[in-house]
Amino acid sequence: SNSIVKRSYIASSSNFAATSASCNSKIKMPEKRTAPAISSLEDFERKLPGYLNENTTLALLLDYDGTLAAIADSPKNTYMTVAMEKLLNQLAIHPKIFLAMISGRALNDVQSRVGIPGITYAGNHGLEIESGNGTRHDYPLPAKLQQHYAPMVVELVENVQKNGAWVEDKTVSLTYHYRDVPADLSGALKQQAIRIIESHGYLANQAHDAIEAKPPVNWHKGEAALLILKDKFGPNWADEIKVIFAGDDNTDEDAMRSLQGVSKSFRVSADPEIQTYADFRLTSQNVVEDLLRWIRKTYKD
Ligand SMILES: O=P(O)(O)OC[C@H]1O[C@H](O[C@H]2O[C@H](CO)[C@@H](O)[C@H](O)[C@H]2O)[C@H](O)[C@@H](O)[C@@H]1O
Repeated sequence: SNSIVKRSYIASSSNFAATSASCNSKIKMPEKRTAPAISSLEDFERKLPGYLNENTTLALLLDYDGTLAAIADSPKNTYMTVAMEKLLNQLAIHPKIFLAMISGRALNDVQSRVGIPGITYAGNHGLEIESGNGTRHDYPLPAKLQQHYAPMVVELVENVQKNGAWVEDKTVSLTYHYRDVPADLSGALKQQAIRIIESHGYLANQAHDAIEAKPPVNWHKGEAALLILKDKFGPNWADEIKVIFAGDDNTDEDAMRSLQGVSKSFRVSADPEIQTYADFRLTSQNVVEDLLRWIRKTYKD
């Protein structure tokens, strides 16, 4: 629908939740904790009996790096396994399944890597969204913040793009990659990058061997997920559909938090102690294939 394009950001449901909670101390805000582990296809069937039903529409929202594609030495070297690609393509065309990718990559980057036409993609942690019919939503960033973006890139490139570290410029947010920096240099470079990012008013968040520089606005993967669901299914989506979200990184926790209670969410992590808003932990990235197989078993052709 065109509403995704026309809508200006007014108040999000999580804003509303925060306001309500501050008025009523009895309402509990979600907290991170360790989550029960799932490590096989049988585990999904055992731990989530009856969650999926072929007569109920499923919205499947997925992160890309570390979830669909294993973490690689460079963002250019990632790929999905043949099995993952096949499963995704099968699920994408099922009439009862709505598929969306929500990634930290630039929108055109994640679109070309996943390569499935007609599905919804969100890039830059949800700052840019394109639905299956081509309508676009770009989060309106404050002008002052936008003015700081290009100088921030220049300053990072001039000062800390060295010793193997590099800046991935995604036009509205960036990633500072330091995976290839020798161990004795990486700590200082990383701290210098964080200082530069923060001096331009951006947030510096830890990612896999990288720092994500994100604008300090109340818009993230969680808000993007809520907007996508509302736009596709209307305001009562939570009563009408099932939702699954899977992701592996800190930025995915925003979606897990926003979707708590109205979805089943999965954090990909080998760490049994990891603190998460997700309902379950997937013990390795391979288990994401089992998640798709479990869905495929219910939603056959
Ligand atoms: O939200 P995602 O789809 O998970 O994207 C998050 C970031 O992923 C990419 O960086 C990460 O993956 C690379 C490839 O495996 C890896 O080399 C890097 O160390 C990771 O940080 C991507 O480059 C970023 O733009 C995304 O924000």
